Amino acid sequence: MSVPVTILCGELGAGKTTLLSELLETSERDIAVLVNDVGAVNVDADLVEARTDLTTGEEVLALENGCICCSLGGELSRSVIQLWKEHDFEYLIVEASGIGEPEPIARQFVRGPAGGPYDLDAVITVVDARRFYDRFGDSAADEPPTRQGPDKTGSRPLADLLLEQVEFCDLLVVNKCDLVSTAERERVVALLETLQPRAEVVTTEYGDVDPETLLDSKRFDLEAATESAGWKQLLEDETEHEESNAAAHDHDHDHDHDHEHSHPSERYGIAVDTYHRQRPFHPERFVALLADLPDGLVRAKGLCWVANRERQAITMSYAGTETTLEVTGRWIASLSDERQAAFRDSQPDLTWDEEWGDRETRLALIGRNLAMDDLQARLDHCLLTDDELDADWSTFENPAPTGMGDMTTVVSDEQP
Ligand SMILES: Nc1nc2c(ncn2[C@@H]2O[C@H](COP(=O)(O)OP(=O)(O)OP(=O)(O)O)[C@@H](O)[C@H]2O)c(=O)[nH]1
Repeated sequence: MSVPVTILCGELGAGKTTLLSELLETSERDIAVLVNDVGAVNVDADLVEARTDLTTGEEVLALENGCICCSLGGELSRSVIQLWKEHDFEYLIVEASGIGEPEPIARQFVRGPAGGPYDLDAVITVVDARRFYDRFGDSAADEPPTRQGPDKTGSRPLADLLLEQVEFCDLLVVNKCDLVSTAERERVVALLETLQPRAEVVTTEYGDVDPETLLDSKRFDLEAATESAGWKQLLEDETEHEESNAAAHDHDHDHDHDHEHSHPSERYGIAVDTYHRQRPFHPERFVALLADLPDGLVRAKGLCWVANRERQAITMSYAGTETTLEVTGRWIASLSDERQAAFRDSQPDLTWDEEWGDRETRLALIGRNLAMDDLQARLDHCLLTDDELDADWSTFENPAPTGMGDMTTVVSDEQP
């Protein structure tokens, strides 16, 4: 029988080790733990070990000097298979480093060799209620949100990773609730439910959660987890809405402000919207806007079309204070006629413009106390004007990335 696995994520210091220690103390099961810290000194492994009764058969295995989600992918599989062969235990918990992306780790247990002996039960993300509120929860706060620098492994902003951990999980544990008021806690929960509508949310202090809530929940579903992010749901709703109205309306997508959205009700000032245009952004104006996004914006993500990047489909991802623009694919319209035809045959619902093909900007916007109309108008101001459409786009100053996987990071100016 395969061994159930829980992956524990959360930003540095959110309380993963505290939760794990609590769990090891209270659970009746024989639990093996795989701890991954980036850096040579594996403090967490020592801490967990010190609080774990090894005579019960619980094992703590540490992966060091790397991050299991990327460089140590193969090592993770090898380690957990070796652990399974050499030890007898009922349950495995993987504590990902604070800068680990959960999806690649989860995939190792679903599609990788570790999927044989193991069965992924759930991905749990621990959130520091205080820090989350300060960063995303109160756009009217006197203090500007803490600025996050690039992480140690590359140029990925930490806030972006934090939200990815929130967006790809089955259970959210909101920890450190002793450090927030009831009203603040409620806002954090409401925001998390918007960012990740599928996950269950529990609130706690010092990781004090019933082991039965955490273990053997059978919550994990790769497809659902991959599709469940609030921003993805928003874009899907938008596309479905457009399709269902396609016959009834002759949409002018360039200036389509007025259609209704079936979005969750606004709670605690949380606002969600989508932005869809089939006209390219002027690169300089767009990047200038990214450096000056409104304080209340929490999350913006989707594809965008930037002038003079006619092949590159660019994913924009904003979280907290930084935006990344990354080339994540090619527009179908930039492929050979033959390949275009093949793609279009396989995707009959694809929005297609006679002149520009599938090139478009389609963004999900999630914010608090945010004037969405104002943000939409500011985005519109970044679109090429009619004169610019006719101009030579290669003359524009263009900081947008060019090669597949290339990334440009723009830091929002701090609000006064
Ligand atoms: N006030 C308060 N402090 C907490 C709570 N939970 C954990 N802490 C403290 O927060 C600090 C970080 O907790 P850890 O459990 O080490 O966090 P972590 O997520 O494992 O941290 P990394 O290993 O650095 O990623 C420790 O000093 C804990 O004692 C809580 O609910 N309230």
